[in-house]
Amino acid sequence: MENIVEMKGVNKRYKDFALQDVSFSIKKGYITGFIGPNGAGKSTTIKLLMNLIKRDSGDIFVFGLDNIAREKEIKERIGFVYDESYFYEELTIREMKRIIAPLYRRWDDLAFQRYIDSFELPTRRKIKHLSKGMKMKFSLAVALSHHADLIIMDEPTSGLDPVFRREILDILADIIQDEEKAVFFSTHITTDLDRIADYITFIDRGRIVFNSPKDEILEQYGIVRGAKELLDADTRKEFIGLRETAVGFEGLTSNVQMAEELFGDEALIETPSLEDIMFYTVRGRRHA
Ligand SMILES: Nc1ncnc2c1ncn2[C@@H]1O[C@H](COP(=O)(O)OP(=O)(O)OP(=O)(O)O)[C@@H](O)[C@H]1O
Repeated sequence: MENIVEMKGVNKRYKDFALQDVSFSIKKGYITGFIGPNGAGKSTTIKLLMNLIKRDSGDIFVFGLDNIAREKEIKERIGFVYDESYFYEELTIREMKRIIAPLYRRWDDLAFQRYIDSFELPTRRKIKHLSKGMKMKFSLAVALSHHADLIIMDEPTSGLDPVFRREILDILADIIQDEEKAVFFSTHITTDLDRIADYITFIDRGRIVFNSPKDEILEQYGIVRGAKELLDADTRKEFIGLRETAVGFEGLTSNVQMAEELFGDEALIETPSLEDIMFYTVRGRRHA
């Protein structure tokens, strides 16, 4: 399977925060979701990938090319969509397009027109008068109209209503249909990833927790519920994170087979959601 992006041992230190030894890949033909709690380092990682900030050490390859030495040619092939709009607010969609189009060698005006029509965007409206969802769709239309091979998005669905969010997710799922492109996006809305992501990259406190196929993660991890009596010094060690109530407990394990052997029929073991995995992992690390 081809890696479109490879980050290897990347470090970046700020005064009160450090990305440490960050390594992960983004696979061609798949959607990779990037999750982690507030301040975990998602935006910093994306900025490093886009060479918007300087890394202290490590390597980043995009399309097999060094992301600093070959920045210009790499960026031609990336559609970058992020929260803060980089458009001129006073211009209309049509005027803005005239400025953006010449910046890309592979700009396709027909494709742009198609996306504008299918996203139902008002081309004569000023950017500042577009809703958040419309701006997001416009950014996506731009990214798709220069035939980007990699779409990178920082929280594209935050602040969007469920209808818009679904539409955006459908568009993303469409993008990877031809198996030549890849989508990488950060989000706090893990249910979006339950729905469409193939791979999950999870970061916490500047370190990658995992970068794996979603199905594999959901097979390995389990939510265990049972009576308090089942917990002792040994069984506790099996849990990444635990929540105890007056009568029982709920915990996350990354080894569901082991939990089945350990507890048998005495506990209820279920497949976790990504939110469960994130919640208990972060909680477990905070309490460690
Ligand atoms: N330029 C900077 N100088 C100093 N610290 C910074 C700078 N940029 C980010 N940070 C810090 O780095 C940490 C990670 O920030 P980052 O924006 O990457 O997190 P995030 O995972 O995207 O968070 P969120 O989900 O809240 O958007 C935070 O503690 C933030 O304050």
